Amino acid sequence: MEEKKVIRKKIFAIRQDISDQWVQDISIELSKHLIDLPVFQHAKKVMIYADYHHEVKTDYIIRAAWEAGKQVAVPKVVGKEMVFHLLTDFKQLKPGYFGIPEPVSGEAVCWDEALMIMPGVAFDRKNHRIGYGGGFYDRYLEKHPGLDTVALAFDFQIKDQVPCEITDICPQIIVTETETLFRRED
Ligand SMILES: Nc1nc2c(c(=O)[nH]1)N(C=O)[C@@H](CNc1ccc(C(=O)N[C@@H](CCC(=O)O)C(=O)O)cc1)CN2
Ligand SMILES: Nc1ncnc2c1ncn2[C@@H]1O[C@H](COP(=O)(O)OP(=O)(O)OP(=O)(O)O)[C@@H](O)[C@H]1O
Repeated sequence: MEEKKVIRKKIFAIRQDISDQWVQDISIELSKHLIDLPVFQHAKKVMIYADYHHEVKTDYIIRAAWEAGKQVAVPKVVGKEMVFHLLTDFKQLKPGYFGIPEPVSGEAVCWDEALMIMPGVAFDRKNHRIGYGGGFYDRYLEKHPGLDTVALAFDFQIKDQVPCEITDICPQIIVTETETLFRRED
């Protein structure tokens, strides 16, 4: 199996090559699949990342959540942890940790029941996930085990197998532009 850092390098190379237009179009297609899921429809609170560097874009989902009357919160890195802040306007986001858009205002929230929409670098069909390597989501989800978890990925981010460590937390669902992968309990 390829090592995490090799996989990250390959995915970053692809992410650099794709056009802004492609990312925009495919992100909207994929967002519509997410919005149709019962777990999104039923959620009253949505925790979601603010995308950067050709991750799946999340603005369409955030707008859909606001329009449906849901509360939305986005993460800010503080030391080794993420703190989620209520987002009511995109103007609250400014480049922060590694240039990632982060909230500069908005009440900090700590929700135990909500839908967590996660980013990731690569996944496999057992819903194993690798991110940038900070362990931020693994640590957060360990402390908030009641959250529903959905990850967003383009098809090119789904590999045959990605390495998995004991502390890695696998999203319950992964949504791509062509498939929705449900984690099997085993
Ligand atoms: N949009 C978004 N926000 C997010 C995350 C994410 O994956 N995506 N995170 C998920 O954890 C957290 C931030 N985690 C991060 C962890 C490490 C690096 C980092 O080391 N970046 C370097 C090197 C990347 C590399 O090439 O390995 C960089 O961007 O230059 C960035 C973010 C919280 N917010
Ligand atoms: N629950 C945890 N408690 C303490 N340390 C953890 C926990 N989960 C992960 N870590 C540590 O965080 C570091 C990075 O983990 P990993 O490579 O899995 O990050 P990642 O999932 O790719 O990143 P991210 O979640 O930020 O997108 C590892 O050294 C790992 O041991």
